[in-house]
Amino acid sequence: VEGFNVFKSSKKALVESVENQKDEEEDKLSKEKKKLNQKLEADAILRKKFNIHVSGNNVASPLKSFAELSSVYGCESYLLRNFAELGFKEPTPIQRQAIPVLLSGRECFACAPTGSGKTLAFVSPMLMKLKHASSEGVRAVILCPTRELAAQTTRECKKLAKGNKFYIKLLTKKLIRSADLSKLPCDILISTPLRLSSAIKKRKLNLSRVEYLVLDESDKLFELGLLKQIDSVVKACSNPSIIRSLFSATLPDSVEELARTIMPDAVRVIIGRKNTASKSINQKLVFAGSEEGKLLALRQSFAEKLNPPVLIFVQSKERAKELYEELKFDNIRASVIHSDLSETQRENIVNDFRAGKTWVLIATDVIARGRSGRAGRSGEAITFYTEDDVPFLRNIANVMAGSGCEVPSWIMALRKLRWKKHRPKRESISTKPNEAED
Ligand SMILES: Nc1ncnc2c1ncn2[C@@H]1O[C@H](COP(=O)(O)OP(=O)(O)OP(=O)(O)O)[C@@H](O)[C@H]1O
Repeated sequence: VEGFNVFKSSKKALVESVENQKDEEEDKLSKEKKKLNQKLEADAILRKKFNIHVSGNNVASPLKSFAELSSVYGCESYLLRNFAELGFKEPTPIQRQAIPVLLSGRECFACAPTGSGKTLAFVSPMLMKLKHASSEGVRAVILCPTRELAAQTTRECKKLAKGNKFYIKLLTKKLIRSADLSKLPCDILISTPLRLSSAIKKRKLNLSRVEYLVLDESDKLFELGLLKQIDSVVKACSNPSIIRSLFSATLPDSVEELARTIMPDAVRVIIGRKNTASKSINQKLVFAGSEEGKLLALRQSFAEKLNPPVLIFVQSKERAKELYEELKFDNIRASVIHSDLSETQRENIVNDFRAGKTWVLIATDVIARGRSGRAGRSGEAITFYTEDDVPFLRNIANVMAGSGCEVPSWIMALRKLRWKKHRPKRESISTKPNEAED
């Protein structure tokens, strides 16, 4: 009987201890669930505050401050020191979300207005993950649509990496010709797709250890018809654990669909709306009777108020040259940049514009990308249009509306056209008699 009693009491004790264990587990589970819900709620509040929209599962929490890079992610002191030296007190919205996503090892489509700090958003996690310089070959690649932007991104990268001896290289024609790239110490390589794909073709580069691939201004990259070159770079970066990301001011559906074929699980991070101009721009539409009327209206607006720096985007390099010929004697310190100029000439023109030696820079849209004075940061954007341009106004209406600009309803009612396919043939801007007619 004692045995049974003992057995019974031990059985009872066993049952009780199993029940207690179950209660404890349930208690632990509900505490964890409560903690997770609190975290999700805090994330949602922070994202709402900074107009951050994410899609994808298990998205990392947005940064509350730069200090979290150290307290949560263990970043080295040189990085926060550089932020402080550069006067960066708080992360911008895109940095708050894209940095944790990339640090968590996820691929990312990041879309934020121009001037919103995307460069720091992709360079910081790269530096944190690479940790220090190594002689193991290229471990990160940044692709930019133009040589100017590649040069500018290289400068930014070096500023952020100061204090840590990373080998950060801009791929120039000279470097491809001169160095045996396979022996060149290089942790982070910055290039245009054309340059990098030609170096790959010449078997001068081994990208099999690349851990990070960033496509900056990806909307432009895909628009420039560089798909073949981009594809060769993506294929050469064969490291299975590579983390790829797209950064740009707009994320057209066509680009996202294409990118998803190689990055199916990428997290999408959008600041504001998908294709939004920066809120800090006042946008205006001005009707001009003809191409010459545009020139008159432009001169008129300069006569009323010339507030340098001024960027003028035109459709082609021919129009850029024509407009420059018209404005160069107008005492407005005009200059022009186009792809017929050498890299040095273009760099000098940009530096003069940034230094305020020239006030008005005429550029085609492709070349102008990468100008830190780009329309995305300017105070006012004026679009001059004629009857022939009316069908295309719908394409910019969304961006204007997104930046808070009043867009007439008749424009919103227009059908959207695919700009590239229908690029309008324009009359010459020039008011000079055509040599052929002389
Ligand atoms: N956290 C920050 N706080 C303040 N300024 C910042 C911060 N991050 C970057 N900047 C500054 O903001 C400016 C724009 O940064 P950046 O060029 O990276 O913008 P972007 O979004 O890449 O623009 P774009 O689309 O034109 O390339 C730069 O002068 C940069 O130094």
